[in-house]
Amino acid sequence: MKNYKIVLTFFLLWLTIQFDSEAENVFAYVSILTLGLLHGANDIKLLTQKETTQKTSSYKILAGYVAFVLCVGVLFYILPVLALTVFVVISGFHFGEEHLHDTYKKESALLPYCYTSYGMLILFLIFYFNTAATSSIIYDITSYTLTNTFFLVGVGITGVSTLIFSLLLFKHKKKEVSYLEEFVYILVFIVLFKMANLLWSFAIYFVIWHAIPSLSGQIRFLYGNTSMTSVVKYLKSSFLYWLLSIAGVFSLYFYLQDDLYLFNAIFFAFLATITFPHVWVITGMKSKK
Ligand SMILES: CC1=C(/C=C/C(C)=C/C=C/C(C)=C/C=O)C(C)(C)CCC1
Repeated sequence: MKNYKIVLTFFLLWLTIQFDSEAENVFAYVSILTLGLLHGANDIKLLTQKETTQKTSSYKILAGYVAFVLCVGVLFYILPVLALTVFVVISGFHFGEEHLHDTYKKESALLPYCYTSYGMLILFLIFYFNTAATSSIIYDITSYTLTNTFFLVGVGITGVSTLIFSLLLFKHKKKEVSYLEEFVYILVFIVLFKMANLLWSFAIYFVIWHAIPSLSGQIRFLYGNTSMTSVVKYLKSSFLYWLLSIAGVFSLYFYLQDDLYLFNAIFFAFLATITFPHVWVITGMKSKK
C-alpha cells in the first residue's frame, strides 16, 4: 500500500491541471483544515497516554499545552524572525521524521540532522517554485522580503546536506529501502510544486505525504491496528479539539476576510503554535514504538 501516496499525488496533479488557482486554494484549505488539522487533534490524548504512568492529571496537561501554545503565539508577535526560523527548522525535522523513520535503523546520532535536512529541502522546494506568494506571506509575518535566490540557495544547501547525511547513514539503512525511489519522489515533488500554486503544493505534501501516514501511525499506537473501529474511536476522541481549532480559524477568517495575505500569515502562525507541541508529542510516540 506504500504507493497509494504516489497514485494520489498524480491524481491531485491531474486535478491541478483541470482547475484554476482559486479552486486550488479552496482544495488546499479544505484538505489542510480536515485531514491536516485532524492529525494534530489527538495530541492531548497522546500526551495523556504518555503521562498516565507519571499520574499527571489531564487538566494539568491541558493547561500546560494551552500555556505553551500561547507562549509560541506571543513569540511570533515579539520576535517573528526567530519564531518563523525555528518553525521552519522544526517543521523540516517533523516532515523528515515522518518520511524517513522507516528508512534507517534507530541508533545513529545523525538521524535528526538527516530528517531536518530532508524536510527543509521539501519546504525550500515549495518556496522556490512559489516565490512570490511565499515572500508576501513571510513579509506579512516578519517585514522582510526574501528573493528567489535565497530559496534556491536553501534548496542547494539542504539538498547537499541531505545527500551527505544519506551517505553517512548508508550502513544504518534498512535493506528494503531504495534511494532511487526516494530520488524519483523528489522529481515528482518538483513537477508538482512547479505546477500547483503555493497553498495547493503545500497542502498536497502536507496531507498526502505527512498527515495521512502520521494519522495511521497514531491510530496503530493508540489502538494497536487501523481497523474501522479504531478509526472511529480516533475520530470520536479528536472531534472536540478539531472542532475548536476549526472554530478558531473561521473566526479569524471572518475578522480578516478583506486582507487574505494577512489571513494566510496568521493562519500559518496559528499552524506553527500547534505544531511545536505536536512535534514533541509525535517524536515521543515514535521513540516508544
Ligand atoms: C508553506 C508556507 C510556510 C511554511 C509552513 C510550514 C513550515 C508548515 C508546517 C506545518 C507543520 C509541520 C504542521 C504539523 O504537522 C511559511 C514559511 C509560513 C511561508 C508561507 C508558506
